Amino acid sequence: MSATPDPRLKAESLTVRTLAGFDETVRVLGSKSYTNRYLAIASLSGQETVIDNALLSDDTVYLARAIEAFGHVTCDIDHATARIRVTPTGKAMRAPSEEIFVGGAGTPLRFLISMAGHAEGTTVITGNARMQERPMGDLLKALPALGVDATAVRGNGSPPIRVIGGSFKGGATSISGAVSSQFTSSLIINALRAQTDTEITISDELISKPYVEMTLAALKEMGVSVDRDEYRRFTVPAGQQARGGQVTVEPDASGMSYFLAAAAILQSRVVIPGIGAGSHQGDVHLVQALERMGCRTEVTDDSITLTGGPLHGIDIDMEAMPDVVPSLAIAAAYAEGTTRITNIASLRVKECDRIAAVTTELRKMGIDVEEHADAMYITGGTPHGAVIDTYDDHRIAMTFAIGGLRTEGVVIKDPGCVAKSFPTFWQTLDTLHPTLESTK
Ligand SMILES: O=C(O)C1=C[C@@H](OP(=O)(O)O)[C@@H](O)[C@H](O)C1
Ligand SMILES: C=C(OP(=O)(O)O)C(=O)O
Repeated sequence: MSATPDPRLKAESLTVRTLAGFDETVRVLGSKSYTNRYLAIASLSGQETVIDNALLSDDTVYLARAIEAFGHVTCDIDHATARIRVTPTGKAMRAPSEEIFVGGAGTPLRFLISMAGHAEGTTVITGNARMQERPMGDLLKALPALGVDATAVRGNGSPPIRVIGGSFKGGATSISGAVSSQFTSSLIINALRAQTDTEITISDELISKPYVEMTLAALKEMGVSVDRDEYRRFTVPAGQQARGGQVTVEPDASGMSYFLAAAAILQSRVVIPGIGAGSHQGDVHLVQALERMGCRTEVTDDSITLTGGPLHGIDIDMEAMPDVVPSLAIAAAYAEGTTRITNIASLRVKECDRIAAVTTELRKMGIDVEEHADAMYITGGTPHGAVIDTYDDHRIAMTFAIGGLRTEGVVIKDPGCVAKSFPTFWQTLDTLHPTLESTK
């Protein structure tokens, strides 16, 4: 994949060309979630670490630069090989004098709040306008018991967040898992450098559980073990050191979802290499959801193949795979009958309110959507073209681009927002050469 930025990322809007069908192998970039985790763990390990097939996107580059600001490591990014080398400088972690800014990168910001607990001095971390609305309160409440004073500068539970650090000693804390799993992952990862054992009790129900599995898997791969009582309690024994060396990031399951949805609605075939049955990424399970809707799938140890068929609506609880809800929603728009997607309240506090955004934009295309506080009921039909607002949300842009492969006249505004997680998305979309005659 080219390391040259796609000029379309600067366009005001893009009109998507329709395709009659395709039969392609599509390579997607490395996982955003694993790249964030390896970066954070490597930086706390004190060992040189090489991260191969790293995702190099807005979010992960923000995290790498923010980590460097603490002075204890450098993160050298090689765009040509998709490699990040994290090298200790031998200096202690210190709060940077400048505010840390991470744009719209939610996971990085949440990881950095706990990380700043290790850095002597006062760190202020913030992001873009939407980031300044996203919830951090549960994490702020959990950190004092571990020795870290973290507060919202404006007292509203959202960034900017001020952390008085150098004091992450460990101990026992409890945290709500109801709003985001990223808080729990942040505590588990950063407990790696605590002076004593760290015991994290989930005070209610943890959402987005596969992401915590990914946290544990990344730590395990780097030689760190975490004791657990299912999803109720996680204990990170003190005195462990993550090994450095080399790790390879698997392809991003959320990024893959757009190409699965494309094959589903175009009754086409797609093969995604490099990811398969053993993946801890919860978004891989979109495959089974699309199978239930009428697709044929084959999942091996290291590839996923999906062949689209006539689609029909299903009822599905998507609490464990929030990021691929828009991808399923676009498939639902072309399915016969109603798809009821439930248990997705967390979508309201992502890069935008994704329940509202998907509802509004599907309705613009003539699709009937019933919007609920934590659910969407989508009745499939014959969508028509529309100018799609993307709300500075990569997943809204990529989702509706897929609709544009099947429906004439879909225009995606602000196509550059895909750079948050998939800067080569438009180039990857170009690789779906029509095997039949293009309709345009
Ligand atoms: O830990 C992670 O890497 C992520 C966790 C999820 O967030 P929530 O736990 O807030 O649902 C997901 O939406 C996000 O894109 C990435
Ligand atoms: C919700 C997302 O990311 P984050 O929370 O890391 O901003 C996402 O990538 O869909």
